Amino acid sequence: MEPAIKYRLIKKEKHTGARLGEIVTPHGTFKTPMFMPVGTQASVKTMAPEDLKEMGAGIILSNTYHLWLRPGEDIVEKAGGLHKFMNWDRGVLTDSGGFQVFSLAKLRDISEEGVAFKSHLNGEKLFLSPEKAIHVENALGADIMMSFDECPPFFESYDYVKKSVERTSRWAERGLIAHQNPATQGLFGIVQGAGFEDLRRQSARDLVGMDFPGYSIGGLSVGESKGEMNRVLDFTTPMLPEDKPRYLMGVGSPDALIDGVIRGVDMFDCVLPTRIARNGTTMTSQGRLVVKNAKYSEDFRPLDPKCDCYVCKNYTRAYIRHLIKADETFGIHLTSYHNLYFLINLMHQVQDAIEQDNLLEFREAFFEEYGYNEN
Ligand SMILES: Nc1nc2c(CCNCC3CCCC3)c3[nH]c(NCCc4ccccc4)nc3cc2c(=O)[nH]1
Repeated sequence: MEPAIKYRLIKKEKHTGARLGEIVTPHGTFKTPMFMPVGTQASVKTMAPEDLKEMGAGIILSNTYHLWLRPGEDIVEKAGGLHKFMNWDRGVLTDSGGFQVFSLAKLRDISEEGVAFKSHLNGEKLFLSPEKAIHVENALGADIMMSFDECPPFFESYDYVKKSVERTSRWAERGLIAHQNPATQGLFGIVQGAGFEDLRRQSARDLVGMDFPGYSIGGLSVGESKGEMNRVLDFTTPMLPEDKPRYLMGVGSPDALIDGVIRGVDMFDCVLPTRIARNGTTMTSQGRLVVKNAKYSEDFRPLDPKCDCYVCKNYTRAYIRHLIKADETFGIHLTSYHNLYFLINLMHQVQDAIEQDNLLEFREAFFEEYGYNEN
């Protein structure tokens, strides 16, 4: 049977682990490395599909946990699935909800069967098992689905993480069996193991043995240092097959994206760009710019003079600052659009650097201008 998701490795960068590739989905083929905007509740906050297309978005994320609770997966299914429901005809990826239960829900109890918890909306007692999560993702109809996993705290004990990894592997197996639409929805396995190389190896070995069409690297961007994340990536990405996509979950900032690509990561997601946009913080080639700041009140330059996005071509810092201060939602639309464009465009520049085998020079120049010191 033709798999729902295929990855084509186009070129390996000469001096790093970076790869230029493309991911083929039922809703289009998209070049990697790529940044994927997050639309937790079936909407990338304040962005219309036309905006997302104009900025070059290919795959956007949504979430099983949120959509199961509200409006309910049956409503989305009756609408014809997420693509129809949100009028988005390119790629959609859904997370499995495990991470959100741990980060959002109150009072939860984890067992072999799954996770019992109370809804963050109304305190209702709920239960999410690998089977339930996979069936919700089947109903939502995303092109790429995540296995149901536990993301253990990065600094948990070796014994706890070992038991968690073994359970996450059993849950992945149960998810594969429960999966109802493998021909149209690709299911990714999620590698766990915190900062322990042997547990990462055990997790990768278990999941690669189940032959998923793609692999996520979970358990990171949960409070560990950038140095720690890079150390884990250094030994984890080589454990994954070269001919499958690698998705680093919950990352992130411009420097983390570049350093992840260098270590062989192809796909990224993070709420950061839209989250910081809501309080007027923007990403520019010269570093972060808090446009709410009084010093921009008569600054009629674009957010980023080097950016060619719709916002930077048509609006000024003074105007955007005014909107944010006046609580005009159009202001958040403008900062969100620019921040998303910044990360999507950064990945396009990284693709070019891989093409030209000068990714390390690109990193050097970008970090210099952005103002990053070596971590
Ligand atoms: N299944 C699963 N998901 C993870 C996620 C969620 C990824 N985004 C999902 C989208 C789908 C809908 C919601 C998000 C993670 N996000 C982060 N860090 C985010 C850190 C962060 C938080 C806020 C601002 C900036 C950074 N680490 C993650 C680890 C895992 C993991 O192991 N397993």
